[in-house]
Amino acid sequence: MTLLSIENLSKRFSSGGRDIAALKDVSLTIADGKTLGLAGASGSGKSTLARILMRLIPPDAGTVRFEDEDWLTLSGSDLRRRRAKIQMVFQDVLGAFNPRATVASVLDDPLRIHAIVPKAERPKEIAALLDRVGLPASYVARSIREVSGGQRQRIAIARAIATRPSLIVFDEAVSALDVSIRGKILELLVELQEERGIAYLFVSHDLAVLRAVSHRIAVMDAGRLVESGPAEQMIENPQSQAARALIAAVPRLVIEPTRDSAHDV
Ligand SMILES: Nc1ncnc2c1ncn2[C@@H]1O[C@H](COP(=O)(O)OP(=O)(O)OP(=O)(O)O)[C@@H](O)[C@H]1O
Repeated sequence: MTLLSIENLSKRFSSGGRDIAALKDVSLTIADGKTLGLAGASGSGKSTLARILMRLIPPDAGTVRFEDEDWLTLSGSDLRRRRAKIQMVFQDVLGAFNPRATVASVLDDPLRIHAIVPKAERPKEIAALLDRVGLPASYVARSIREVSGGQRQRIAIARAIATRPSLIVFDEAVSALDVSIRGKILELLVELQEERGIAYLFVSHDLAVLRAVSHRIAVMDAGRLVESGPAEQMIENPQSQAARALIAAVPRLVIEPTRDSAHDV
């Protein structure tokens, strides 16, 4: 079943007297419980697409259907009610959260705002969320700046799953992490998806990362979607120059196992 369907999305920016077409007529779909990897060089329009989906900026043209609703025209209480269903994890978690906030308050906010569980049950829910992302319950008292980059990313994941979303958008969410920590976080994300049926839009310039998590991969180049298909097929038989350039940037890509072969999905 299609969870999200983007049609003919376009967005221009003007900056310093220049007119930039950040997105040109982009269409794509994401299936329930599956991962679409969105690849592309810096400036190709990936973050613009993610920001439009999160309703942070409006597009100039195009439509987004999410869970059979016209997502971009939802407003007021309808939008507030539905917002919980799409969550986002950024690269820069420290920038996204107040660094002095405690882990408890970072996780309590979404539970309270979206009334996920009754107030009396929130501490138990927070402990369960921390446990699910591999952190001890004692972390509730720490501030965001006191925890390591990998732990912070686990907290961001706990916060994202707190509202029981059907889609999580990851924007370069593991790019800043060391390779070994990155691998563990990607494993956690694959597990969470299989357990909870959450769909992912995984934005990255790194095809090795996308290969580990994606069922399908779409490639952007200068605002256009130039290629999309099953992850394995895209990597073994790229059709576009943009895809070939991304593959050439990851020398070990062709011999590493894919999600499809490793998890049989
Ligand atoms: N607020 C803005 N004002 C002006 N130009 C912008 C703005 N946001 C994005 N752009 C431009 O739009 C184009 C697409 O940017 P976008 O950030 O979507 O690309 P990206 O693929 O996510 O790149 P990166 O991987 O570097 O984040 C770029 O040329 C960028 O400079």
